[in-house]
Amino acid sequence: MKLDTRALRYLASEDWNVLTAVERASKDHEIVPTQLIERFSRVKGGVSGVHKSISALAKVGLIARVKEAKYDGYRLTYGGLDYLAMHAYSTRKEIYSVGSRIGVGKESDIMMVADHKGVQKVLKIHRLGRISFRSVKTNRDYLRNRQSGSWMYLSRLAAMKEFAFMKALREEDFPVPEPIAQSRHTVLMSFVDAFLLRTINSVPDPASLYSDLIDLILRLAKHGLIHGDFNEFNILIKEERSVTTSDSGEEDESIALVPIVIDFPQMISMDHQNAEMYFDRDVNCIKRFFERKFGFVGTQPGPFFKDAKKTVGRDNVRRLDAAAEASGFTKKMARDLEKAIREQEAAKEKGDEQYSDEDEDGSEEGEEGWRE
Ligand SMILES: Nc1ncnc2c1ncn2[C@@H]1O[C@H](COP(=O)(O)OP(=O)(O)OP(=O)(O)O)[C@@H](O)[C@H]1O
Repeated sequence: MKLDTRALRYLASEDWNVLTAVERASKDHEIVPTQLIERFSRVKGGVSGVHKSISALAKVGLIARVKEAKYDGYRLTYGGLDYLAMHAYSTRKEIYSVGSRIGVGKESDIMMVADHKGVQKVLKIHRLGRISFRSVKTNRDYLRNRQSGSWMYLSRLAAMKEFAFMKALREEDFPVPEPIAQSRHTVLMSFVDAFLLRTINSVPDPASLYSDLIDLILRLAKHGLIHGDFNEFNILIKEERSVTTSDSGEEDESIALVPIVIDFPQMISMDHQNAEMYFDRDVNCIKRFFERKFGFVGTQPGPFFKDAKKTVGRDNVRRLDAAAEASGFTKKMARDLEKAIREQEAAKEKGDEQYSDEDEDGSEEGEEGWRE
């Protein structure tokens, strides 16, 4: 499912009314009975007006008729959810136009967008459930059988958690994009004009960049956090030029490489039962990458979890591991999201994933099928 902006401009206010009714009713109903849509919608023309809007929405794919259901019903599609989010941003004047897709994460789409002043921003649209699984039977059956509504719920949780952590990290001056807003399964953030670490083949001083990255892991730990996916795919490197003038008046330009960290739905607390494993994994990802890419091996062993653990909350730093909960993310939400993330991770490790861009009618749509 890709972001399809075609329908965005053309919905009548009645259709909008009906779409929000379907969203509201989706909270308690995987498949929303038509009667319920009728009851929730306040549309001129009564029931026949509602039916007209239902047809219009289904035609552009914002809701889908569920045929196998025992009763006549509809469900919101990812397209519908995209629409609701885009509408919210546009009403709040946070997004005016949608540009190209700059990244396809395994479970997200990253879009360039701009506000009415032309300021470019990044919209991350979470799309959990996009990876399907081939051979692990239990996993596959469990994940396949998960209804689309529950994937949407999990994508929404991923966006909520990501936004909450970005905000908390930013407040503590961590180098992360500026979180601007969140709606449904999406996060709006500042655009970081930088290179992904993975694409960089050489750096003037690998030791210094390495130590900056390890310092970041340790600083996160001090605030009670483990990134959980700290690797070359989630670190952007920005070049910061500065010019200094010597006493003799000569100008000297130097370039500093500044890492900026992205991708936060999998962040966990230093108190998590498997914290040590995730901490070590983050450290080892960086070590392995520096050795492989730059032939650099640090001289110091570690850092070690047990040492980092002793620093949590030291010097009165604010603990951030409860940041998501503080923003209304309940313990149940945290458990639901973590379960889904771990399942997907386990399948990925087994090489069992199969990227699937199945749209919600079950038909496959290739890259070129994406429209703006
Ligand atoms: N704020 C941003 N500014 C610039 N580029 C960004 C920004 N956020 C994300 N990107 C780009 O989009 C890509 C995917 O983003 P992100 O890692 O958050 O998504 P993901 O779904 O977790 O991806 P994956 O599953 O592949 O790790 C990044 O590698 C980066 O190139």
